Amino acid sequence: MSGLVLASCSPRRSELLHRLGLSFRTDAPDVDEECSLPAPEAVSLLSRRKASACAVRNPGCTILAADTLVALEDKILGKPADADDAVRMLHLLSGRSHQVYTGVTVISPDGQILTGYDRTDVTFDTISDEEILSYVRSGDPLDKAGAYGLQGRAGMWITHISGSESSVIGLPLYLVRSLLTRSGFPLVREIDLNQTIKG
Ligand SMILES: Cc1cn([C@H]2C[C@H](O)[C@@H](COP(=O)(O)OP(=O)(O)OP(=O)(O)O)O2)c(=O)[nH]c1=O
Repeated sequence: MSGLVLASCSPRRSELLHRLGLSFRTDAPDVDEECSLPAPEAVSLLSRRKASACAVRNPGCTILAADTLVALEDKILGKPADADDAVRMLHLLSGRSHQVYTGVTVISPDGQILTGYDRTDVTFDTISDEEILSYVRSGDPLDKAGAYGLQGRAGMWITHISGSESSVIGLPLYLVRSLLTRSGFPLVREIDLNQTIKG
């Protein structure tokens, strides 16, 4: 086997990677996402866990994995457990700034492991109870860290973002470029090749 494998079932991560013009497969192993470390260490460790589990199943491939968490002071917000939890998280985020951490790991075909993380600061306007309930009813927040998707309706609540938008959505593209390049992955050649195949 060879090529690039994205160890993720997130449609947003696939979409972001497609934007680069790369060809890849997805293979998302089930991993334990429980972790009590601070957010930067947690996203790094969890992205490494995902990548390592995927590497075992895809020898000879370059593996890419990521993990995203939201941090608000000393609280870490992953995906909400249910609708009530999503309402609780959105109330916490309303009218305040928080940090989004995304860890990325690349494993090269020879087993070299490279990990990095991005921190992006996001500020929310005050959101009304009516807006929160309507948004949660839409179902959009349930599969997203912090119970919101910047790329969807929640984008209209964001007054300020300092950092990488693609990182908030789940895959910091600048970090993907840097880690893939450092791992020896021929990024430009692969993009050119994919464009040629697509005609
Ligand atoms: C904050 C935020 C998160 N998210 C998403 C990105 C991630 O998909 C998700 C966080 O959960 P993750 O556990 O990082 O990823 P995942 O379970 O969706 O996918 P996989 O583990 O298979 O790679 O939240 C957004 O799409 N938009 C946002 O604005």
